[in-house]
Amino acid sequence: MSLRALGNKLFGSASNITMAEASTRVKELIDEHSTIVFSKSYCPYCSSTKRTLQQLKADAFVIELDQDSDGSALQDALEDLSGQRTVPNIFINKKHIGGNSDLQRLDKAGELENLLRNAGSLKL
Ligand SMILES: N[C@@H](CCC(=O)N[C@@H](CS)C(=O)NCC(=O)O)C(=O)O
Repeated sequence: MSLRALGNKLFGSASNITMAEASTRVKELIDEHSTIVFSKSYCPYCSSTKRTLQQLKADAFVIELDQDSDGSALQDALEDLSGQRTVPNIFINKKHIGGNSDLQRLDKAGELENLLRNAGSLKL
């Protein structure tokens, strides 16, 4: 299992961060991780993306927005940054890839592995 997951489970507590703070956190996460998936734990499109990345043995960082106390603010910030509100919202090498359909298209075209390799997200 090379996917790493993050989700600060807090029970019923609302987010207190501002839009500017959420935006900063999203940018930091994208900068810190060569491959990052903003996901929701129950989302079937996210499961498909995570499965594909696992099959390729990619070192991808996954943040489950529905399990993060600031998830809703982060989703707003992601929409602002990428123009995409849906999850999965995928970035490789700081580049916005899109959602699951975009990732699957890249995989079928044989381009995903190279993107991951160039990002340093593949070990071999
Ligand atoms: N075509 C998109 C579909 C993604 C999608 O519809 N995701 C749902 C969750 S399963 C979503 O983001 N709904 C809005 C939300 O959760 O705020 C893809 O391939 O990624």
